[in-house]
Amino acid sequence: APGTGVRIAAADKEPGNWLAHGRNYGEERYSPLDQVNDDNVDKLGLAWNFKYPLDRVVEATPIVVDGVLYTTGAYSMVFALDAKTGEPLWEYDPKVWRGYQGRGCCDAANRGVAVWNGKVYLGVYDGRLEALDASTGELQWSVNTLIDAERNYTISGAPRVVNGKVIIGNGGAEFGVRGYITAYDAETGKQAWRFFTVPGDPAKGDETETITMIRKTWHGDQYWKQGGGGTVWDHMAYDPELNLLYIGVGNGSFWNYGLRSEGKGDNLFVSSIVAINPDTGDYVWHYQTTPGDAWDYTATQHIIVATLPIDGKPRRVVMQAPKNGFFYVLDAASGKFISAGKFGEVTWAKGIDPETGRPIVDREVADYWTNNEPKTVFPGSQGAHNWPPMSFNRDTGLVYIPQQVTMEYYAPLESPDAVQTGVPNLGLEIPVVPETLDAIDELAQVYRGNLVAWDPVRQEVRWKQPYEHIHNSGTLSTAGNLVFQGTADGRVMAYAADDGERLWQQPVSSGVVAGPITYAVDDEQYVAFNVGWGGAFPITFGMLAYRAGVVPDSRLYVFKLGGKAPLPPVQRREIQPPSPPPVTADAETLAEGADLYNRHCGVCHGLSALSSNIIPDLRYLAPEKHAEFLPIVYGIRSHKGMPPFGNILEQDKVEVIHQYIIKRSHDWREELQERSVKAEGNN
Ligand SMILES: O=C(O)c1cc(C(=O)O)c2c(n1)C(=O)C(=O)c1cc(C(=O)O)[nH]c1-2
Ligand SMILES: [Ca+2]
Repeated sequence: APGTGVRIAAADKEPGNWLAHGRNYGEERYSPLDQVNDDNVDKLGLAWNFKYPLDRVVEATPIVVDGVLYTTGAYSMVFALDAKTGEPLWEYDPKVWRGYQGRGCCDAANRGVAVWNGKVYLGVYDGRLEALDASTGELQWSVNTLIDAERNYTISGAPRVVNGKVIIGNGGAEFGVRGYITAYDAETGKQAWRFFTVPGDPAKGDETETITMIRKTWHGDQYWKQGGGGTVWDHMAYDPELNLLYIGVGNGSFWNYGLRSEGKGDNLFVSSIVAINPDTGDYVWHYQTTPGDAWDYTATQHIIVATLPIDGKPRRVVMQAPKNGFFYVLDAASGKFISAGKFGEVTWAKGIDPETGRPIVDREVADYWTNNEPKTVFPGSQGAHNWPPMSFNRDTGLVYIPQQVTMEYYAPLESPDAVQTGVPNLGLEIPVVPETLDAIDELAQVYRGNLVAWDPVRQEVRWKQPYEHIHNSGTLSTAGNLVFQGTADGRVMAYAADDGERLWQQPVSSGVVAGPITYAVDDEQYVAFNVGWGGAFPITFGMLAYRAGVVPDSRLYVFKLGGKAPLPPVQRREIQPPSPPPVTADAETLAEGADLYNRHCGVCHGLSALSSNIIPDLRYLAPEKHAEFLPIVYGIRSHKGMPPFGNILEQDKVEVIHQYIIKRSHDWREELQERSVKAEGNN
């Protein structure tokens, strides 16, 4: 039987399947199916839904092979379902220790599996790569992909399988790690090659000539002590004709370029697209979107390899809309810069020099390291586009980008902190977020999302649809002249691909972030949305994310024309004033509590104790949880995901944090009550 790889390379011959992460190797996320189209999409009804065992983050793009759908939920759990009926066939839980979440930047997310030749491949949150039997879910092999157990590595990305090798990267650059990807033999799990994206400890020698080449772009000794970053935590794509694997490389460790590399050098391959020979792991070319990145402007975002008419001739290109706000078109064979255009709000650079392909950085606006002065920059670390995948429609020639407006206040530390288990280490102050409802309302005017239909040839917007919130889902485009997208505020939608008219909308209870897919079984077309609010923005930036009003309710919704299955009831979060115990600490202690809280708790429970309640909103702790606060912080609920902080926080510090949370609960209660009094006064 032919390997699925042969089938992926010819994906258009079987439009009913969704064989690979981005449907084909070029990751276009375009489906030739057109049974559902701009004439009838309003007849979509629910075919079935699958409820995940945990109401937590769902970022997976499902894979569909011959009537079986494979998807993942939080903590890398895998589910095989009958694609026609939703009937569960098997499930696999890699039993990630839930407390490992404390070592990740961005929730216990997983973006899906790869399927190849009868096996399902899974990147596990704690660093394992596993192969399962596709028909039973039984474990075939498991390898530990991590080079250093002391460092905070996690895996959120989907593996890719190319020429019989499974390829996986990892995350952790917010903590201080060295980025790399590894290829393993798909049958046996034996390691084939490893590609490091940044140089390591010079005393240990350079692994390859490529490392010697890139080391010249780094300065001082902090970078390798920190790890340098450059994690490949999300997208990869492949071109079978050119036999090139394209990987998206992330930000540096530290973010602070002054501390990381003395403010000098490009710091290759940070924030770059790198083309690699997938058989050998050898470097072929690179293009760096943000040289010397200082703002977490990762180039890990979706990479599409497709053919575009450039100067009237078809040309194989690589497209990316990384966090930094510019849309890039590069030559797929050589990496040569073709063009770029601003698809979002950008202040860090004035443009891209068309000769060199390098950004013209606005130092006045964006350089915070040279004089150690804080700067507010657009976009912020959430990016003008984050990991939710875009899609390329071959008929309209447009790319549909889940775009967003974000900004950040980058306040440098003058000297570096040491690497510590479970503590982010950016070389920056913890971000200051607005604490009052009025200030949050004001900030929310800035943080807006858009579905942008982008013309990649002319590098301009063709149409856009605005959203009130950011962190909306990936997109899918089809030959039925449709674009599908879900939203942060709990809707799944369809638009006309050519002019952006909204054609269909269905509310759901939770926020939607994953990329939707479409497939067919027995000549009937299905459209599937993975729904489950979570990821970096919803948990860390709870002060904005709570406004989306959604609740934790993780499900896979599958629609078809005339589907009659009952829709799960749609719920929304109702904000009630909490009833906290009294504050006993003085103002100075509370200020210390704010700092400790933001450093150790804010990443998951929300900065400044403002939470969207995906991970418990601590302002609403029940009396029995207040009574057990210390044991909880020390690990009695680590099986539920609350990491143990016994080695990190002394008892008196825990009490200081507890007091701060109680104080924030009172603040919130008072503000909500003031607002409701005002609202009544207006009636
Ligand atoms: O630098 C890294 O290693 C790394 C890893 C991850 C991740 O693994 O999910 C994210 C990020 N960075 C990141 O910067 C980011 O904005 C982000 C958002 C998300 C998410 O799942 O919502 N993950 C990540
Ligand atoms: Ca990052």
